[in-house]
This record gives sequence, C-alpha cells and structure tokens, in this order.
Amino acid sequence: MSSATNIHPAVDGMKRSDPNFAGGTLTCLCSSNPVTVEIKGQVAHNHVCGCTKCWKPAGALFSQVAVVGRENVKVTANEDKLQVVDQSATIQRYACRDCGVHMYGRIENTGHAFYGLDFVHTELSKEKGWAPPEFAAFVSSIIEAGAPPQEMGAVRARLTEMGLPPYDALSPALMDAISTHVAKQRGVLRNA
Ligand SMILES: N[C@@H](CCC(=O)N[C@@H](CSCO)C(=O)NCC(=O)O)C(=O)O
Ligand SMILES: [Zn+2]
Ligand SMILES: [Zn+2]
Repeated sequence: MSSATNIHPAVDGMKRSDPNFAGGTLTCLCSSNPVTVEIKGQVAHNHVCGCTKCWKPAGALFSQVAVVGRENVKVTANEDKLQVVDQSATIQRYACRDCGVHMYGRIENTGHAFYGLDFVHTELSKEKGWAPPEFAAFVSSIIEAGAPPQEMGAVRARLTEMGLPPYDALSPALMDAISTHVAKQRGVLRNA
C-alpha cells in the first residue's frame, strides 16, 4: 500500500467549519480514567503536520493540529496523568502517560511569535463543527519517521487533491507572521 493513502484517518471529507461553534472536550484514548481537556470556542490554523514531534494516530503519516488561545484550554479530568514529552522543545506537549496521546502543547517562551497559543488535536473531541485543516506542514519531515523518500511525489499529490497545499515548513502566512515578529524584536521593521 502506498503511503499516500494514509494521510490521516479523520481528515478526508471533513465537514466545513461551523460559524457558531462553541468548542468541545478532548478525551484521551484511555478506556478508564481518561484525561479530558475543555476547549472554549473555535480553533485557528488547523493543519496536518508531518513532523516527528506532533502526535499522530496509529498508521497515519500526519498529525492534525490547530491552535487556540491558552486561556481557552482547561484540563477537566485526570490531570495527574499528563507529562511533558520533551522539556527542551519550544512546544511543551502534555501527553497522557498511559495512552500516549498529546492533550495540548503550550509555548512558555513569552518572546515566541506564537506565545499565548496552545496546540490541540480536535479529532479527540466528538463534537462536530471544528475548523478543518487548511494546509499540510513539515511534509518532508515524514521521511524522518520512516516514510520512503520515493513516495513523496504521491504524498504531495494526494495532499493537493485533498485541498491541503503541501509545505516543508509552516504555511507562507504563518512563516511570514514568525519572521515579522522576529523583525520587530530586532527593530529592523520600520513601517509595521
Ligand atoms: N524535521 C523536524 C521538524 C520539527 C518541527 O520543527 N516541528 C514544528 C511544527 S509542529 C506543529 O506544526 C515546530 O514548530 N516544532 C516546535 C516544537 O516541536 O517544539 C521533525 O520532524 O522533528
Ligand atoms: Zn490516556
Ligand atoms: Zn508538528
């Protein structure tokens, strides 16, 4: 089977975003004492991510990950099961120590362009109406997790067919936002 068929189980044919969506509850995969996280309101910049750091469902080549204001993220059950996957990473990903699912990722560096935003996987919620993914990020990184390099053409073609433009970092809009932030910090952006 070609890798190109395994982009992400929840993404193909995803419904349109509900303009009045109020949020939902993310639940980890534990059959008993699951960790739950309440998300208030809609997420932004939902995307599929091929990087090795984001949590992916079994068999998927990509994770599905979006951002939401950290003030709208609240752990509502079994918080004691959460542990940070990699303390040295920019995004501190809180994973369930029993099932391994990442419940939210938080940026603690106040100087980072995305400080104030948490990273979440909306597929962990049963509510419908979440904003669907808009692009594919870190596509080349799937090779680092074992995807055959010779299948990358097929993977990019499939992503494009699914309406997810493939990029090897974040989307141009998000890369511009990061660089604008850095330029402002350095004082080199005069007219912004
Ligand atoms: N090739 C590396 C890339 C890892 C990476 O830089 N991931 C991005 C995107 S995560 C969500 O879109 C990132 O911002 N990482 C910061 C962090 O993980 O703390 C790989 O595949 O590992
Ligand atoms: Zn769990
Ligand atoms: Zn990622």
